[in-house]
Amino acid sequence: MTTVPFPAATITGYPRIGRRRELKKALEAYWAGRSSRQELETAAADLQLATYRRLVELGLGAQDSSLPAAFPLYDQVLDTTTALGAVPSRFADLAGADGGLDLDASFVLARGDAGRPPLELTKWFDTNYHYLVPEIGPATPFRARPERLVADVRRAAEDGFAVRPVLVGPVSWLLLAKADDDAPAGFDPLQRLAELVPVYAELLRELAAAGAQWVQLEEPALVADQDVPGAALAEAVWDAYTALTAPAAGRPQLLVTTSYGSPGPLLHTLAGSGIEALHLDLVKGAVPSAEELALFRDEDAPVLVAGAVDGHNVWRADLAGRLAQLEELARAGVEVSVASSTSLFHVPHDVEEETQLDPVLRSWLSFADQKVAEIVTLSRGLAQGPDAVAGELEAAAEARGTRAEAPGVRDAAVRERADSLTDAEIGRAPAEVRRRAQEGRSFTASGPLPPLPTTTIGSFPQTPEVRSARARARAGQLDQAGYDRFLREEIERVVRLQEELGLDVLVHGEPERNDMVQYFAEHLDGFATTVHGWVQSYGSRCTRPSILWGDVSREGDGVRGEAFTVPWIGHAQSLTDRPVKGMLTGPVTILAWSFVRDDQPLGRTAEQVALALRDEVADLEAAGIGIIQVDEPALRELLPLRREDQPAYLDWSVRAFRVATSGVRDETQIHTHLCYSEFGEVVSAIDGLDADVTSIEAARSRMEVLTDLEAAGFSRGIGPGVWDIHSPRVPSQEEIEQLVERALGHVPADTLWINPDCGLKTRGYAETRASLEHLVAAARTAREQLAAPAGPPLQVQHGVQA
Ligand code: MET
Ligand SMILES: [Zn+2]
Repeated sequence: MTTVPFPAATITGYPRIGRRRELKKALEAYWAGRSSRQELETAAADLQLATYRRLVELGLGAQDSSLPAAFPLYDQVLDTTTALGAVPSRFADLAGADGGLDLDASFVLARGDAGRPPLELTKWFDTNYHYLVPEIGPATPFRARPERLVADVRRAAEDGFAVRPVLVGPVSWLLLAKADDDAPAGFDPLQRLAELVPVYAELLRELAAAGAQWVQLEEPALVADQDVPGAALAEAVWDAYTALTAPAAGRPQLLVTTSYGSPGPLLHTLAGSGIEALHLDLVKGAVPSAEELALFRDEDAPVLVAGAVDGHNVWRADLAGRLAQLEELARAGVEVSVASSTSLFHVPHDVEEETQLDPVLRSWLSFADQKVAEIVTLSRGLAQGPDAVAGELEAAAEARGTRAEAPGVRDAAVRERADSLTDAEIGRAPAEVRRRAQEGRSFTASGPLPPLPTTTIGSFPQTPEVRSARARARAGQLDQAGYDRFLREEIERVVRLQEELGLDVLVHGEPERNDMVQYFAEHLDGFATTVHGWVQSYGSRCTRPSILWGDVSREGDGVRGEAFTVPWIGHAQSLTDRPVKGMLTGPVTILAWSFVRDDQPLGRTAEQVALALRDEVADLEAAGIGIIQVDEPALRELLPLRREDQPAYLDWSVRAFRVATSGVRDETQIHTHLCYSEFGEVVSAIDGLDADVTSIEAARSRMEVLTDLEAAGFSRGIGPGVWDIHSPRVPSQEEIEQLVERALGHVPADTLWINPDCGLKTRGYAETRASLEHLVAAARTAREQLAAPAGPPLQVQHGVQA
C-alpha cells in the first residue's frame, strides 16, 4: 500500500450532466439511434477531461487524488452494480461470456426492454435524485468487473490527472438493494456481505494496479435509520472495512464518505476500522464531539475529511464561520482536509452562467464551480491562516450581509400574517360534517356525482404543439394575447375530450405549466428561476429547480397579490356543466423541488408558501370551483433520514398543507395527490392532511398501499391509481376492472374514486384516449355490479398478473 497523503482540498463529486447538458444530449442521441456507441463514449470522455481541466483551473490538484473520477453515464448505483458483476436474475441473459454487463446491457437494466421493466427507480436519500435499485437474491453472482473504472483512471493519467475512483461502498450498496423476486421470504441482501467484500477487494486491487492512490467508497446509508438493528449494522460495517483494509499487497488507501447526515455511533466503527480517511457532513451536523475527535488522533487514525461546503444547496458559504470551525478541529490535533458535504451533482454547474439573474441575488449564490473555489479558499485559510484569505472571507461576509438586509428577504406584511394565524383558521369542520355537506351536492348543473366517480390527476399530454407555443411565447415570437388564445383553445379541446370520454370530474389539463413547481415559482414573490441551472434527476432527465430566496406571497399588489390559476381553471369551468377540479401544487412539494433559503427553519418557509396557496384556493372557490386538488407528491421525499427527526417534519408539513386548504367552506371538496414513493410509513400524516379525497399511485404495486391505509383505519375518499402512466402501455378494461375490484376489497364503495396513477403530461393522446375509455368503462361496469341487487358478489381476485 502506498502512503500518498490525502489531498488538503477535494470534492466528493461534481455535476456530470455537463454545462450545456452534453451528456444528456449524447445519451438521448445514442438511445434514439442517432449516434454510435463510439460517439457516446467519446462525448463522455470529452466531458471527463473538460471536468478535470475545469476543477484544476478552480484550484484542485491535478496529481494528488483530489479529483473524483465519478462519471456514471446513467447512475452511480448502477455503475457499482455492474462493477460488481451483480447481474439481477431477470437480466441474466444479458451477461457476456465473462459474466459482465456491457454498456448496452446496463442501459437495459436502466430503461427496460420490450419484455421487462427496468430496475426500480427510487429517491436517493432526502434528495430529488433517483437511483436504480439493485436486485439481489441468494444466488446473484458477484464478480469484479473493473474494466470501466480502470479505463477511466488510465485515460485520466494519460491526460495528466491522478484521479480518485468512486464506488458506492459495500454496506450502502446492499442496504440500497432489494431482495429479487425469486428470493425466499425473509432474505435480506445484507446477508451476502461476506461474499461481496472480496469482490470489492479485487476491484480495489485492480484500481491500485492502474495507478489509483486513493479510492472513495460512499456509505451514505449509514446516516439513515435502517431496519437492521444498530449492533448488526455496526458489525457489518466493521467486518467489511476491517477486511478491506487488512494488510494486503497493492491496495489503494480508502476514503469513506458519509453524506446527508451523521453516521452517529457508526463513526466509532468506521474510524477504528483501518480506513485512511473518513468524510463527515458538517453541514448536516455531523460535527465530531470531543470524544469522537480523540478517535482521529489515534495512531493509524483516518484523516478527517470535513464536508464543510454544502453540496446540496446553492447558498454562498459563511467562509469565516466555516474556517473557524475547521481551525477548531485542527487545534484539537486532528489532521483535517476540506471537502464538500455531498457530491456537487445536486447543484448546477456555474452561477456565472445566470446572466439574467439580479446581480445582487447572484452574489449570494454558489453553484458547483463556486463551491470548489470556496473549498480551495478554506483549505488555504486552514494551512496559512485567515489572513491569507482575508479578501475572500470579506467578500463572502459582505454577500451574506446584503442578503440579510435585502428588500424582499423579510417582508413585514407576510411575516405578520403568518404570525397572526390562529389554530381555528387552520382546521376545517370534522370530516363527517364535510362529507354530508358534499354528498349529493350538485357541484354543477350536471347533478350529483355518481358512485365511483372518475377523474384524472390534472395534466393532459403536453404535445409538441403546446411546447412549441410556450417556446415561441418565451422567445417573443408569439405575443401574450396569441399565447393566451392558444392556451384557452387547448383547454377547450381537453374539456371536450373529457366530456366525450364521459369522465365525471374534469380538469383543465395544465397546458400553461412548464413544470408543476416552476410555474408556481414564476407567480410567487420570493422566488427566482434560472436559465442553465439544470440538475440531474435520473439518467438523462434533469430539472431546473427554482430558488426560493425571500418571503413568499402571490405576485401583485398587497400581501394577497393576484390569482394566477383562476383564469385558466375558471375558463375550463365556464365551458362545461360538469365540475372542473382546480389544481394546485402543495407547499411541501414546492419546497422539495426548489432550492430553499437556509436562513430560517423550513417550516416557516412552508407556512408562507401555504398562505399564498390559501389565497389561490380561496379565489378558486370564489370563482365557483367546488373541488380543489393540492398535489403533494414530494411529501415523503423530505422525510428526515433519522426516525427521531420525523415527527417534527410531519408536524410542519401537515400543518402547511392545512394552512393552504382549510380556508374553504364545508361543501368545497379538497383533494390531494401523492405519487413517486412508498407512502406506507407516512400513512398517519396522509390522514392528518385532512383532505376529503386522496389520489395515490397504486397501479404498479397492485394496490399494495391500500393495505397500509386500511390497517391505519383511513376512512376518507381514496383514489388508488388504476392506470400506470409511466409507460405508453394501454391497460385493458378488464385489467382496470380487476384493480377496481381489488380496491373494493379494501375500501368501502362510497369512498372510492377511479383515476390514473398520476398526471398525463408525458403521455401521448393515442394512449391517453384509449386508456381513459377503458377506465370509464371499467367504472361503469363496477357501478352496475354495485347496483345489481342479486348480482354476483364482487370478489377480490387473487393471482392476477403481478
Ligand atoms: C408528480 S404529481 C403530478 C400532478 C399534476 N397535477 C399532474 O397531473 O401532472
Ligand atoms: Zn403524481
